[in-house]
Amino acid sequence: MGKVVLVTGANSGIGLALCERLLSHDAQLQLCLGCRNMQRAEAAKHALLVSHPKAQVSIIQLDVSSVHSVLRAAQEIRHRYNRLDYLYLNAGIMPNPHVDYKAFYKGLFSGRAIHMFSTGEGLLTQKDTLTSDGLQKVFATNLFGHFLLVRELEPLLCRPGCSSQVIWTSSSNAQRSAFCLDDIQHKGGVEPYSSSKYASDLLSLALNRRYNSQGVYSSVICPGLVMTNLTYGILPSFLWTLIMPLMWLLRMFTNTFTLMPYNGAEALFWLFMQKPETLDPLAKYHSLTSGLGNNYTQPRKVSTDNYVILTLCLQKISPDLLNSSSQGDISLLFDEPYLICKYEGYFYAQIKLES
Ligand SMILES: NC(=O)C1=CN([C@@H]2O[C@H](COP(=O)(O)OP(=O)(O)OC[C@H]3O[C@@H](n4cnc5c(N)ncnc54)[C@H](OP(=O)(O)O)[C@@H]3O)[C@@H](O)[C@H]2O)C=CC1
Ligand SMILES: CC(C)CCC[C@@H](C)[C@H]1CC[C@H]2C3=C(CC[C@]12C)[C@@]1(C)CCC(=O)[C@@H](C)[C@@H]1CC3
Repeated sequence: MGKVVLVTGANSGIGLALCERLLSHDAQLQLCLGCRNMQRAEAAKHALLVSHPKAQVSIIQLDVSSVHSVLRAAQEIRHRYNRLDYLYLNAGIMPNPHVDYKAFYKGLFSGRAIHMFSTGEGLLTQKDTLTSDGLQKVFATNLFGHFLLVRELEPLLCRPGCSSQVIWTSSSNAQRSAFCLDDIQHKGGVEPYSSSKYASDLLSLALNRRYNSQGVYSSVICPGLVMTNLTYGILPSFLWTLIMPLMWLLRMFTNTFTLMPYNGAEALFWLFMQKPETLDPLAKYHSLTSGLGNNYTQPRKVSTDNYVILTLCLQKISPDLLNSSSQGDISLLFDEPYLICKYEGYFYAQIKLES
């Protein structure tokens, strides 16, 4: 049986480009596309089969923002496969983005222009909404649903004598300053995207602590700035067309302008070919494209605070361990040195504070 790979958000952008690259590399793969929209999923499957007619591609309906959908999809995956070698947690959203033009012009002449272009730091805000579970949508999509998926697929990921990889599509937009322990869903802020990506970096560290001994290795990547549905939502398309020559020029100064989904998927693909035991759990793997168009992957240290390292250890506990909880409310209980966040009295997060 070939390796089993599940990719969330596989029907477009970086996820779809990754699937193309994986199938070109290994024709024996059992590739499962985790998508919320079946029509878009079928179109993606069709496109993949046109270029790889013999490939084994299946679809699983999965809306990572919905607890019910994740639980149902995980059950179906456990039924279909007896192993999972790679779990790509790639689906992500940045809803209603707004560019702070004032910050942009200030940044242009600040000496930190390249940093601003490669991280988008301080330039973007978003308006978040609620899911039907009552969670903040960005948190539920980019982080929580994926965490539930990892937990629910544990029996396929943790197999004695075998190793598996969990790979998060994070971002260099992940900012420590956007993440707040008192508000891990980022209910009260305007940078839920940045907060959720920072939390995924922390969560990946915690997953390594918890699962490495069972052969599961978690990594985070940044695909660079890639032109996809997500980025086309930030500026009107005529504006992107106008500034495109500038973006190609900027590649001479920052290799983070990968621009094409194929290039953006570089680090995801590179990780596929690595021995997971050799990976650095403290690294974020960046897809980079040089001015001459060469793709490569570079590890960079995850930006953790110098004096406080926050570690998210998300665990599943039995409902009776936690008493009252209201639906949709991820409430935080402070229990030194842990913050415990619970959801429906069942899933909770321990956030350990280390100095
Ligand atoms: N583009 C960029 O410059 C960067 C992107 N990223 C990250 O890369 C990842 C992929 O994004 P990208 O390819 O750019 O953008 P796309 O919008 O093209 O792809 C996002 C994918 O996620 C899927 N998705 C969104 N919400 C859900 C959900 N609730 N359940 C299941 N699938 C969902 C989308 O499905 P649907 O088609 O149905 O909407 C789509 O397939 C994201 O995590 C993003 O944050 C990180 C850094 C930079
Ligand atoms: C209108 C102006 C002339 C140009 C505005 C440019 C900005 C919209 C972009 C500059 C850097 C970009 C960027 C991102 C979005 C668009 C910019 C802010 C991201 C935040 C997109 C998502 C990610 O995850 C990051 C890696 C990107 C970093 C750079």
